[in-house]
Amino acid sequence: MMPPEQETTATTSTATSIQPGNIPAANWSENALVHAEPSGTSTRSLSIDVSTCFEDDQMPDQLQDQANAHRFSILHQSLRPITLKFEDVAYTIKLQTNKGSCLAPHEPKPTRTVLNGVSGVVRPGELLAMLGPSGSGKTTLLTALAGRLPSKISGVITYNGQPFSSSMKRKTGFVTQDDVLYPHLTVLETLTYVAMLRLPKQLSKQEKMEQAEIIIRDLGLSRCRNSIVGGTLLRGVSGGERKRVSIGQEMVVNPSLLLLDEPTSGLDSTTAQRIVATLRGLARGGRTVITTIHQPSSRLYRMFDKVVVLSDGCPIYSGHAGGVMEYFASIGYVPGFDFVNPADFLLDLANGIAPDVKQDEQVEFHGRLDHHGDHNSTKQSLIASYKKNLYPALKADIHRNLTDPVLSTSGILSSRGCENRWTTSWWEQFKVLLRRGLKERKHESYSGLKIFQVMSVSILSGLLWWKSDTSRIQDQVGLLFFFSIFWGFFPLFSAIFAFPLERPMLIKERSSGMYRLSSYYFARMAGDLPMELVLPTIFVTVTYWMGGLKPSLLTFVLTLLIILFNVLVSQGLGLALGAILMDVKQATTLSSVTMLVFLLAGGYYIQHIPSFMAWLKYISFSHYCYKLLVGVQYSANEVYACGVGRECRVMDFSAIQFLGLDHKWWDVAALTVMLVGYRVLAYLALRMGH
Ligand SMILES: Nc1ncnc2c1ncn2[C@@H]1O[C@H](COP(=O)(O)OP(=O)(O)OP(=O)(O)O)[C@@H](O)[C@H]1O
Repeated sequence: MMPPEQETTATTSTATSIQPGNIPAANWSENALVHAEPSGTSTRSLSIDVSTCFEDDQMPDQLQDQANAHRFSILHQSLRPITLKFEDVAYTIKLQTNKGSCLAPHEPKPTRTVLNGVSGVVRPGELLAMLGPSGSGKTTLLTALAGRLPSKISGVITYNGQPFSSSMKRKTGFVTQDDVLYPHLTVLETLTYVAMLRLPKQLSKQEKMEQAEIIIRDLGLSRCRNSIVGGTLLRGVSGGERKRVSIGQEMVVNPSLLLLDEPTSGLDSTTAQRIVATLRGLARGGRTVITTIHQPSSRLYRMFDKVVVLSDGCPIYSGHAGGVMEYFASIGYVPGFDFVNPADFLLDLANGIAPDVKQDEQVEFHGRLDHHGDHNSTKQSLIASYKKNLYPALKADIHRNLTDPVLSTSGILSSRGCENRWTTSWWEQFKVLLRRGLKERKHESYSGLKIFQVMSVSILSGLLWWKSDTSRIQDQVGLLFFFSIFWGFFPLFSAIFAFPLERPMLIKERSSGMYRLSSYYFARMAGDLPMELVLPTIFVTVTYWMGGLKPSLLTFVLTLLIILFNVLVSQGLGLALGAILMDVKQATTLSSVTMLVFLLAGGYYIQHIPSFMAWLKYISFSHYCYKLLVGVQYSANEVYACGVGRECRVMDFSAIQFLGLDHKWWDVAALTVMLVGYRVLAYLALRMGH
């Protein structure tokens, strides 16, 4: 085996000499070489960083070289050349009609064709760009090629001759137009967690972290590596940097197929150039790269190997980028200037603007840009020319199986296809997701406002119920009921936000096969637990002793345990409602109705509920909690001062008589069923939603 340095050099020469269509030797470091940081190659700068950990001057280089070679070889193994072919892809959507629309109920909903007969071939080593005006269907086509379009499309899309599969999912990187990122994590944390979750388990933790560092350097994010990503309500890194973090999240795993939606939008031309150069470097390393792009400069355009140009969902060109001008000249469309950006020319054509008609002239002669007829006829003529001149050759290329060098490797691919579904173990995923969740929600869980809210209510209730002994049994029972209700409402309303707010992230990460739903779910449960339990513990400790409840340590501990149990049940219900409805507004409304019912049916306010409504209390966890709290606070033989010099039995007090002090284990069993039931329900709702 060649030493890594030589290996890198060899690959560089491969990278520069490769022709699209050939399969180059994949080497991750190569993209860094395509546009290295001023300090040198990523590999070299990485060696310098790591070498600071060693005392011996000779050893670090050797060890580092070995580590790099190991990482490159693992990443190289995970790389599979993918030939993506799509033929006659069409997609139609049903348009939403307003409720008041005059359509008869039996009339079919109006439809709109978003894509119509789009075909193309992209091979490993190639960078394909999709061009077209806004709304021409680029994102829809890209989403379809990434296997992420929820509705059915017609046409055929194959990956090395196979349909999209879950193993393909893991080899595909998809960068969406909107950046879905955790706002409170730093750039480094964001990429490191992705590396931990998505890189193969053969790589050590250190190697995964180094991989994240390399991406940070390659994407020019070193300056903001420790800044938080931010979001709409939280100022973090700039929009362009955020976009690069999104790209980095996909690059970190060395995907065999990389699809990007508008990766350069909002970036300055130098950064855009750098990103496209990175993409080309990735393609040259044996990957298949597809990107949509708005208005690329001619410098950017020159870096594309192939282009697909869409006009209202129909292709007007699909083939080599270098052959565009020649093709359009052959069908009579020649730009009016000698030096024209091919991308501008293509976009004009896709908009139906023929090169000999200049817009300012139209305004001059007609006073307005109203040439729909002309534009449509130009578009129709271009679509017809595509079908006549390009489509037959493209179709032949798509069906060229045996002579295709890549398809001969598809056998290797399918024999390797029975690899493990997940790149990391359940436990590893759980640990990383737990750590990430704790970091991301630290500000929320330990928010001063939340702590203030709980502390102020606890002190206020302690003062209101100040030293209420059994002679004020009505007040004491009231305090116990308040415990059950407050710690029913509070966790419920915190928990309903959990899944609806994380939904976009969950969809994105799950659709790239990053982790199991169960590891995410358990990590979320475990991450929320500390604060969910700490706050009620503080609350009960303060209020119990201030409120003058039974001064017994055992009773206090039992009271606390019952409330913590209640908190977990209530949190479970909140999670289930959030996961089922996936809409914070709806879930909040339903939760308030549910809690109101539980409050009324709990047995404190109404003791003579009509028999046809009496069942309500059996579904109320607050009722069981309240009953248990009263049950541990008082014993059946206990007496209390019910007047001057008079003593009454606790059991004769009407509220306690109604509840009863026996069958406590039944109450515990009912709460246990709810605790498990709500959480299983939440999990099933999440699973069905994905
Ligand atoms: N689910 C949908 N519901 C309604 N309209 C849709 C849906 N999906 C796509 N469309 C429509 O299809 C057309 C193509 O959308 P698409 O997002 O693919 O365009 P685009 O070329 O990527 O546009 P842009 O460059 O502005 O992002 C648009 O007019 C869009 O409104």
